[in-house]
Order: sequence, then C-alpha cells, then structure tokens
Amino acid sequence: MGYSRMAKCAKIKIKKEKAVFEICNLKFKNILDIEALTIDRPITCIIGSSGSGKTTLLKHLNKLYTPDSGAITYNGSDLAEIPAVSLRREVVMLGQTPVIYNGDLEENLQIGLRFSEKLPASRDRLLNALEQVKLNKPLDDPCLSLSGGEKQRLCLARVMLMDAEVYLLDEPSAALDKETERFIITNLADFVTREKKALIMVTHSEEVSGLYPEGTIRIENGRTGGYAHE
Ligand SMILES: Nc1ncnc2c1ncn2[C@@H]1O[C@H](COP(=O)(O)OP(=O)(O)OP(=O)(O)O)[C@@H](O)[C@H]1O
Repeated sequence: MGYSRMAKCAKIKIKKEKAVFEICNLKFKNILDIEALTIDRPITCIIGSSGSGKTTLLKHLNKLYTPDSGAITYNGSDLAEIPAVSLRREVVMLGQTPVIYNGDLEENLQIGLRFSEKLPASRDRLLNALEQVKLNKPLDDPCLSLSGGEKQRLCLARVMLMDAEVYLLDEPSAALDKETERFIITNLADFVTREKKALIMVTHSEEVSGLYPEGTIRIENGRTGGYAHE
C-alpha cells in the first residue's frame, strides 16, 4: 500500500487505549470496500442487512480471507505478517454453523484447547463453562442428540474455554430463545469486560445490539462508517 494512503488512514485514526483491529482501504471482491475502520471497544456488534458483508468482514479478522488490497492490523501488527496459527491462538472465531464432533460433552469442550495446543481444562472449568451457557447436561452425555440451540451453546462454551484475547462470534444467539439469548450474551459480555478481552459479534438480533449501542457498527453494501456513537 502506498504511503499516502496509509497516512490518510493514520490521520483519521481515533486514539483509544487499545486499538484491537484497524482496517485501511480494504477491498475484497465486490463485497467489501472499507476506507477506514477501527474496532477497539470491549463489545462490538456488527449489524446490517443479509448479504451486506458482515461474515466476510469477520473472516478477514481471523485470516480466513485475505484482502484483495488494503491492510488490517491487529494491535499494531500487520495481519499479513502474523502466521494464521499464531493469530488464531489469540483471536478465536465461532462460525454460524456449530461444529460438533463424535463423543461426549467433555470431549467436545476440550477439543478447541487441543487444536490450539493448549493444556486441557479441569473438570471444574468445564462445568463452569457449561453453566455460563446455561447447558445443564452431564459431561459424559453424547453430543449428537443435542438440539440446535444446545449445540450452539456447547460451541460457545468451547470458545470461552480458549482463553483468547478476542472472540469473533458469527450470530452466536441465532438458535436461542430471547431469554436464553440475553442470559448468555450478557454473561459473555461480563466475562470479556472482566478479563479485559474483546468480543466482536455479528448479530441480527436487535435485542443484542440494543444492549450495546455504543459498540454497534452498521455495514451496508460492504461499507461502513464505523461505530454508531463516535
Ligand atoms: N468467498 C466468497 N466469494 C464470493 N462471494 C462471496 C464469498 N463470501 C461471501 N460472498 C458473498 O458476499 C456477500 C456477503 O456475504 P456475507 O456472508 O459476508 O454476508 P452477511 O452480511 O454476513 O449476510 P447474512 O446476514 O445473511 O449472514 C453475499 O452476497 C455472499 O454470497
């Protein structure tokens, strides 16, 4: 990227305590065209109509997609220079479709830690994670018979165990009723705030984005003007 384009973005950069992601002149196919975006609040909700590019943006933050042009930095380092495996130890993503493996709840909870070469969690931590997502099932219960919402909650518990710095969640409450949604999202938000981590979630739920008006970013036709309350 030319120096002048970076300088232009630097000028409009908003100084905050900790900039998590900064995006500058990102173009991707005809889907995203983001001139400048800083994502630096503890809780960020990405909203916008279907097909507007929300998931595509989230995938860029996890290096599942690479911009055609432009740059993304994570805490000041160019994402292009960070190996995907290292990034994903700190920045974990939960996609729209819950992925459940053969086996019981315990195996499904531990597998995220195993994939990222972290130590297994104790039984107490596993039970606590299930409590956080309101899933009252024994650890040795098989998973394949869980309902859609239960599978989604199990996957949420799995990522919460990862002790990441940033959680990227794509419609984490899509399969949940309103009461469970509120319980789980506020629990998650309390957890990331308490632990000084960041939560970036794509959501269609006005109940969820309504809880965090200052953290809401609207994206339409692949473009965004940043946080609604700058
Ligand atoms: N790798 C890709 N190649 C080509 N087109 C893609 C690719 N990924 C997504 N798209 C298209 O880009 C557009 C934006 O998709 P995206 O999944 O980011 O939307 P979204 O805002 O998350 O939508 P929804 O709310 O329905 O989940 C869609 O038209 C989609 O078909």
